[in-house]
Amino acid sequence: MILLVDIGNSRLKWTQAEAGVLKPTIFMDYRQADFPERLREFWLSIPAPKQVAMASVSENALTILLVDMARALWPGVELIMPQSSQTAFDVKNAYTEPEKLGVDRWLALQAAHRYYPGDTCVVDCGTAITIDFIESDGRHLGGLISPGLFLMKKSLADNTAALPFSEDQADTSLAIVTAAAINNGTLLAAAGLVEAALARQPKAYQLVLSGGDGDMLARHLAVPSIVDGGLVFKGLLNYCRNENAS
Ligand SMILES: Nc1ncnc2c1ncn2[C@@H]1O[C@H](COP(=O)(O)OP(=O)(O)O)[C@@H](O)[C@H]1O
Ligand SMILES: CC(C)(COP(=O)(O)O)[C@@H](O)C(=O)NCCC(=O)O
Ligand SMILES: [K+]
Repeated sequence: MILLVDIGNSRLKWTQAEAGVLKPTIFMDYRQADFPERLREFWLSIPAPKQVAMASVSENALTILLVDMARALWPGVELIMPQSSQTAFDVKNAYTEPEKLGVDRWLALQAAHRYYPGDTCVVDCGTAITIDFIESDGRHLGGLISPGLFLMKKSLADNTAALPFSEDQADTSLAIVTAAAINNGTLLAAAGLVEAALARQPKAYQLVLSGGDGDMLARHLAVPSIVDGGLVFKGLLNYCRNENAS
């Protein structure tokens, strides 16, 4: 078994890979006081992994906590922590400083190139919305970063006197009450961003969505998309030896 860990700016996601097949993802809020305790209990209940592969765009302290926990639970376990680089698995990073591209974006691009071959636009709708374009030959063209839906709504609530934070259902219609106006406006901002990014390219790209708001965004886009919440995990698996071994 290989333990795969994706540490975003909002949540920790982890899963187990057996013979290359991913189990359901466990999502955890790492800001909860009892998070280390709960994670340790979870990890005590699973078979000892041969390898632990981690991707983190969050604080170092959290990564260190997880590395220490894995080492304490499974002494001698092999830890794999990929970093963004110029090229990997036939994907060429477009960034002028390749190591500065978020490793979650880098791994998602590698997974997209492998599992969704062709000209592809990869959108991760998490804390931030990231949009990356990759050509069928593995050439990354670059990307875009915007606040995610939660951050858009939070910044309105935090910086205005009259606007509340609301988590009601959103759609892209015109609203007649404040909460819906915020929910729908921010959802349309995200949908419009993705649609505009695609429309401004000189040719068509297939769209692959991931992240906590990926499903919701997919339902409100005017263009077809594939939702795959496991892109970072699939990218991590590339870096693991004996990917197919149990
Ligand atoms: N149960 C949930 N808990 C937290 N965020 C959620 C949940 N369901 C949907 N979301 C949305 O998903 C976003 C986080 O997505 P995620 O992919 O986990 O982010 P990150 O990779 O940045 O940690 C939040 O900003 C929020 O809008
Ligand atoms: C853009 C991000 C904050 C997205 O993180 P996430 O929303 O997945 O938590 C992360 O990929 C990151 O820190 N990137 C480094 C800067 C860059 O990619 O240009
Ligand atoms: K993201």
